[in-house]
Amino acid sequence: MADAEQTLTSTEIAASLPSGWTQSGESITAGYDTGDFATGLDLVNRIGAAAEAAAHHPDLTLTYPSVTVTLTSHDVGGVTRRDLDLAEIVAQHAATLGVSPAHG
Ligand SMILES: C[C@H](O)[C@H](O)[C@H]1CNC2=NC(N)=NC(=O)C2=N1
Repeated sequence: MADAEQTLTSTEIAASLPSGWTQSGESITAGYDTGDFATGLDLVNRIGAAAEAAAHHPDLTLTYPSVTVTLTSHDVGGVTRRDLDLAEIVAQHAATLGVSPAHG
């Protein structure tokens, strides 16, 4: 099975989760304190572009004043390297915008 289709164990996931991300069953999630709506929308747009480039798509909740990102690989029903790779890109965009994870 290709790496991208391999579901990962909780131990493997924990070893690769960016700061502020947690595993919840078959998904990983993080909340980002954006502080205002416009910054959250900027983060959502950056995540959207990264998702299209990766052909892998998160669930996103944009509120005033936070963005919640949840990732799972629907095709295999679990967390794969695709989710961890996109989580890392999300964390980098948040850092670029000066946005911190809500926890951790
Ligand atoms: C063909 C295309 O790669 C698939 O439909 C992709 C699109 N984006 C996806 N995103 C996520 N999160 N899980 C998937 O299984 C998935 N499948």
